[in-house]
Parts: sequence; C-alpha cells; structure tokens
Amino acid sequence: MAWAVRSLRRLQSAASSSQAVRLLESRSWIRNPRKVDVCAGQNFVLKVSKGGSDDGTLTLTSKSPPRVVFILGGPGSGKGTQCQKIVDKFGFVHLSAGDLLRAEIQSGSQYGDMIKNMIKDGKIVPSEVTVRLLLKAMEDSKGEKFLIDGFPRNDENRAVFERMTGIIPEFILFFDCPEDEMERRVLGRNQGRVDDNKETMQKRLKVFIDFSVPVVKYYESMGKVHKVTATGSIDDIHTTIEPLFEQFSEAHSTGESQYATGKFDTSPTNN
Ligand SMILES: Nc1ncnc2c1ncn2[C@@H]1O[C@H](COP(=O)(O)OP(=O)(O)OP(=O)(O)O)[C@@H](O)[C@H]1O
Ligand SMILES: O=c1ccn([C@@H]2O[C@H](COP(=O)(O)O)[C@@H](O)[C@H]2O)c(=O)[nH]1
Ligand SMILES: [Mg+2]
Repeated sequence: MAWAVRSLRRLQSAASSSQAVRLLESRSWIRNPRKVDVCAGQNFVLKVSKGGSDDGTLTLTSKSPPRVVFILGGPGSGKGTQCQKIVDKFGFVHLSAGDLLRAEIQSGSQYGDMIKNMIKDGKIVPSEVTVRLLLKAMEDSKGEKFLIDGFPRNDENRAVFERMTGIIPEFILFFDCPEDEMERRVLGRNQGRVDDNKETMQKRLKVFIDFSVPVVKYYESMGKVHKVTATGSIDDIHTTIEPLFEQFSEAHSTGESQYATGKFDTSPTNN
C-alpha cells in the first residue's frame, strides 16, 4: 500500500504525462512503468506493474478530474452553434474535433494531407490522431469541464478515447435534425470548408447514419443521451438545452464526481 501512496504523491506533483513517466521510471521498485494513459490537467490514470508477484493496476486520480459532455448530431445539425452559447453561459471549454483536425492541417503536421483528404471524402480520421489532439487541447486549456463536439464518431473512436483517457462522459447531447434541413444549413454555411458541398455532404450523411448513430444508441442503452429536436430557432434550441446545463452545474457545485478524489485502486488485474 505504501508504494501506491508514494506514487500518488509523486505523480500528483507532475506537470505533464511525460514528467509523470520520468518520475515512475526513477522508482526502481516499479517494474515496467509503461505509460501514463492520460494526463489532462492534473488527472492521471495509469497502469504500472510493481515488481514481485503482486503485479497490479494502480489507478490514480487527482482533485479535478475533467468532466466531459459529448455533443453529437449529423453534419449541420447545429452542434457548434449551440456549444458557443453554452460556453458563454456556463464556462465550458468547447472542443470541436473537426476544428482541431482542420487546425492540424493548417499547422503543417505530417498528418495534414491525410486528414485533409479524409475530410474532403467525409471519412473518419484514425482514432489515435483525433484523441491525441483532443487530449492535448484539454491539457493546454487547463479547463475542467469540456464540451466535446462531433466526437466520438464511431465505436472505435469511443473505445480509444475511453482507453486513452479513462474518462466516461457525464452525458451525451444529441441534436436530431432532418437530413434535408442539415443539407440546407451546410450548403448555406459559407465558411469555405472543403466538405461543405453536395457531394461530400451525401458521404457525411451516410457515415453519420452507418457509424455515428450506433454510438448514440450505445450511450442510449446506458441512459446517458438527451435527445433534442434541432429544428426551430437557435434561441429556442438553446432554451431547451439550457436546463440540462443548469442541473449539471448545480449537481457539480460541490465538486463531487463519479471519479474518486485522490483515491487509488490497487486491485489485481489479469493483464
Ligand atoms: N437552429 C438553426 N436554424 C437555422 N440555422 C442554424 C441553426 N443552428 C445552426 N444553424 C446554421 O447552420 C449552419 C451549421 O451550424 P453548425 O456549424 O453549428 O453545425 P454543426 O453541427 O457544428 O455542423 P458540422 O458537423 O458540419 O460542423 C451554420 O451556418 C449555422 O449558423
Ligand atoms: O472526431 C472526428 C471529427 C471530425 N472528423 C472529420 O472532420 C470532418 C468535419 O467534422 P465536423 O464535426 O463536421 O466539423 C468530418 O466529416 C470527418 O471527416 C473526424 O474524422 N473525426
Ligand atoms: Mg461544427
């Protein structure tokens, strides 16, 4: 037990995941300090093997684990528009996965061409690329509550995010919008996006139905989805969703969370 407590103290003082790994590597009594699975703000969830026969998983979380709400809906359903209003009123950090991917293209990244081609074709970018961008943005923001917009887009996205972060979303907000309305909005958006054209829109709608709707169904089976009709005025939709965030703010004003505060779990695992 003492080794877990020492780890907890040391890791909570680490400023980044790489520093946390270096701290672990300096401890000879920890064998194979593999990797820190997440470091978002000061939240660490990691797996290490302790030398000896009682190898186990050590899970450490610190005081302010990130809280995440996934904002899902088809292309043009109004996710970004509504997120902006929630940010203004409730102080969430808004992370649009699509915006992060577009910024990655602009940055001259090695993945830029691949991402650009996939967006142009309405395809889903490999999960590791998107999740790393999301994690970095979470870390950089120093925020504690996040609206993650347009992600996860398929079941693999969801699983990779959970594996790499250990974060379970608080709830999912799903904007339900008829296809013809989504198409009308996208074609009228006029922001110079390479995917805002009729041909790519058809592909995006198909990808949404084939891959993203099943993710919504998965979370529905867990009772985590709030479905909102996304037609009507921008203000009316905001008025509909506002109580959800008011309740969320009230529920979390005490700082309590499903993630334990400063607790550790050394229960043995089979892997
Ligand atoms: N309720 C609404 N009524 C009419 N137009 C809307 C409404 N909500 C958003 N729009 C407009 O529709 C367009 C698409 O909205 P937005 O960018 O918020 O959608 P999105 O879900 O983020 O789309 P994408 O997935 O393509 O990023 C924008 O031009 C926006 O101003
Ligand atoms: O998690 C994601 C998010 C987005 N993409 C790709 O980007 C475009 C545009 O996304 P928007 O949310 O509409 O801004 C999307 O069609 C995908 O090609 C992704 O791969 N993964
Ligand atoms: Mg958007």
